[in-house]
Amino acid sequence: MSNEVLSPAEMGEADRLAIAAGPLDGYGLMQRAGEAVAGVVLSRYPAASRVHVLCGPGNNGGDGYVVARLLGESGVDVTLWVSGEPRAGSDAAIAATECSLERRPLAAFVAEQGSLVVDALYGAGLSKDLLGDTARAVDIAASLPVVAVDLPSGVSGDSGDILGTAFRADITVTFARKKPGHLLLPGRERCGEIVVADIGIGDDIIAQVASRTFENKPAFWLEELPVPAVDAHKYKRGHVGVFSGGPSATGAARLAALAAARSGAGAVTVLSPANAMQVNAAHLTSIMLRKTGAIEDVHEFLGDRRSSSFVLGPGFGVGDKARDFALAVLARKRQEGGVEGLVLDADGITSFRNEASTLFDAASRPDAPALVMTPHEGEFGRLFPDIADDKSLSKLAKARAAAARANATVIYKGADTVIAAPDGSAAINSNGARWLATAGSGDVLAGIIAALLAQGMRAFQAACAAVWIHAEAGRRFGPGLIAEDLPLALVPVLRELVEARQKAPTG
Ligand SMILES: NC(=O)C1=CN([C@@H]2O[C@H](COP(=O)(O)OP(=O)(O)OC[C@H]3O[C@@H](n4cnc5c(N)ncnc54)[C@H](OP(=O)(O)O)[C@@H]3O)[C@@H](O)[C@H]2O)[C@@H](O)CC1
Ligand SMILES: Nc1ncnc2c1ncn2[C@@H]1O[C@H](COP(=O)(O)OP(=O)(O)O)[C@@H](O)[C@H]1O
Ligand SMILES: [K+]
Repeated sequence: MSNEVLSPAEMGEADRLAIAAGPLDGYGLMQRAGEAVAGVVLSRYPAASRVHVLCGPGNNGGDGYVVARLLGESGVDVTLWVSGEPRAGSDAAIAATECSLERRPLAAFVAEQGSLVVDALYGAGLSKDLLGDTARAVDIAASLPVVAVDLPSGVSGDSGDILGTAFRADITVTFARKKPGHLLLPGRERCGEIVVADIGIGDDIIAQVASRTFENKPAFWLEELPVPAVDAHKYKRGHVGVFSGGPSATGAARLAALAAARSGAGAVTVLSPANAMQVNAAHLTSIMLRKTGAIEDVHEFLGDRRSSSFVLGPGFGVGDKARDFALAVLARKRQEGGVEGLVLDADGITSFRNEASTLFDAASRPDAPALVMTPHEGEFGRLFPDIADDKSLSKLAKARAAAARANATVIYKGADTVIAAPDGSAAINSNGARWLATAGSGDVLAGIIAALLAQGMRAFQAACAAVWIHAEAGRRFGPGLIAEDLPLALVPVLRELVEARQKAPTG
């Protein structure tokens, strides 16, 4: 699988393992890295009048010296600007020695229109804010095309944060695998197109590093995507229960219910308080409706053993009732009650802001249904205030910490949604689109997750699949999207996935 994402430390480990395994040594890897970048420059910018290569003091700069040398050998007009001497004996020092081009100090850097900048100042080793000459170079390069080596300098490979300032690249050439900083915001925005170059670090080496972070792509969960069996009947395809809010807040539950139905749940029931029955009934056709105003009604419905997953939160209202209902679902035994999972969203999450440990304890019972929570930034801060406030943690690390604490799958939503499982696995989503920032969009996501859970997908895989499918539907629909459009927009995405699933070899 090539969708592993390596932290800079894991990448360093991969480098060490690859060097130990041979045949390439550190300088050999650097040579391959430089070749990859030079290849991109030559193929993408054949008309550039001049290439300015900016080299830092570490191995990122080392890659830059290789690029400068190779471009010079190819007849390109290259100017080399350096910000510090490589450490004696380092691979970068060898690369600098091999490059005979004149070195100019970065402090004097100037560049003319029509030229191209190769940013090889800092990569994985970025350790402090960009200041002085480097920050000035960022400003000068702002009006020119930039090819970044490994990462745009200033972008943290771990978190995607910007340290001081950062280059805005048109193309970023990274090596072996992407790093979190290529996928998390704001770093992702600074990378431009990302090219992942093979520099001779094999899949076996990556497997040894055993990263627990992935880019969320269909290959990661396609095998588990439910396709109805020939002898399917509606309850075999899973039954989703969606708790509705009161008479003036029923739309969110219906959006989730419709999305669940479109996502393959065989049956969906909206569980409505008595005073909202009429408004719900007026808007539901294939989706069933059942009066569920008090906790006794929830127990009775659970006792029917029909429902395999639930959505609680969209439009529901904050308070005791949300807590009681959620805890009643989580108290079911997974096997006996047939309840696979609970998707807790919006008001469902907020309701536990002062009683988070009650929720986490309920989710931690060994035979409890899976808990999937879908907080946006505000909801995340209510349930995990200390984690949210910890400035040393990236969004990825925050989602991971939250999932471990809650014993839940946590979908930390946003333009760079992170999905984390209690076992430490995490995925970063990258196919989202700004069109999804519309009221009710999250309700649809909750419905998709519940449908996939109801059809037997494991929680982390269901969460990853739902996030990708939701994002893809929004991306393809584009301008004008409102949440009502999303359930139908899922159809072509699901069709392609089911076709891909049926073509994929089983086993
Ligand atoms: N064989 C391999 O390992 C391979 C590695 N590869 C390449 O190596 C790169 C990683 O190299 P690296 O570890 O040397 O780190 P790098 O990003 O060059 O920076 C470290 C230097 O910069 C300095 N510094 C940092 N931030 C600064 C700032 N804001 N302002 C000023 N100074 C700052 C920092 O100083 P210090 O923190 O020590 O004070 C240190 O001197 C990786 O991105 C890839 O391109 C490829 O060739 C494939 C094979
Ligand atoms: N700029 C964006 N790019 C990509 N996805 C986005 C963006 N903004 C929001 N989203 C996605 O849209 C959904 C919004 O959910 P949420 O904030 O709960 O909205 P609501 O409560 O109105 O339904 C989430 O899945 C989120 O990841
Ligand atoms: K760089």
